[in-house]
Amino acid sequence: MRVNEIFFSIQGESKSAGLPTVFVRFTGCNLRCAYCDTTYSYFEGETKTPREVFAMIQSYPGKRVCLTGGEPLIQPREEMNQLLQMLSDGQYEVSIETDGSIDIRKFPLFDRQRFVLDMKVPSSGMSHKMHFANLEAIVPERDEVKFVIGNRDDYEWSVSVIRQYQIMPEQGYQILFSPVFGAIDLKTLVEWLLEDQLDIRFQIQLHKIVWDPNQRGV
Ligand SMILES: C[S@@+](CC[C@H](N)C(=O)[O-])C[C@H]1O[C@@H](n2cnc3c(N)ncnc32)[C@H](O)[C@@H]1O
Ligand SMILES: Nc1nc2[nH]cc(C(=O)O)c2c(=O)[nH]1
Ligand code: SF4
Ligand SMILES: [Mg+2]
Repeated sequence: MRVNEIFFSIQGESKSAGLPTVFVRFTGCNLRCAYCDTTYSYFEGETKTPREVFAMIQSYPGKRVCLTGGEPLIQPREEMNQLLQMLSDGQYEVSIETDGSIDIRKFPLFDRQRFVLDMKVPSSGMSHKMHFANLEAIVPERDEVKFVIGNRDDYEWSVSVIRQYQIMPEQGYQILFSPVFGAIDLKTLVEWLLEDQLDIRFQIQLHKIVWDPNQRGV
């Protein structure tokens, strides 16, 4: 597997936001979102075995891990599944940030493991790459579906995807709407959600408020 960075921080996104977490950022991505804040992970990194990655995770405090990138699910599948097995054996709680283009059914999860599935909206330029069948594979209560929104068009696209695939919060699906950092007035996005009476979690990237938004490793 190729690893760009491993660090200990607070989870800045998702429903675990605010909790201490070890991050493993894998190298390489199959998409090129217009707004991507992690372009440095596309090529830079070192090759490591799943056991080496696991040992590094163990050297940090806590039992919470976020696998991200780049795109974590383009790492060799066998190795990723080995790492997930080791994390499960070690009683870690794991979230996997994935970009919506990879078939998540190829990665059977263990207990305490979940996907945060980012469905790429039109302004990312990557909507056409989405594997919509993932929306039938996600497990309500366990997984989260995230839409990172830059404008009204993105918002309407996201709401229509939720309705079309029946992943309504009322059915136990956990939906997150987050702003593209700096691209949209936060109040505007919140007001759209309230006007439409959607039971969706509004979420901002906490680490970009705590630290310099361009700082790596936080
Ligand atoms: C860097 S990506 C890595 C994982 C995976 N490739 C993905 O896109 O989900 C992690 C998360 O950061 C979000 N992200 C990247 N750039 C962002 C930005 N400028 N503003 C808000 N969120 C951003 C992505 O949408 C994604 O949900
Ligand atoms: N603190 C912090 N929380 C995060 N949650 C998801 C991240 C990511 O880049 O995937 C991230 C990140 O880069 N930093
Ligand atoms: S999929 Fe994730 S890592 Fe890849 S370009 Fe998009 S935001 Fe960046
Ligand atoms: Mg990030």
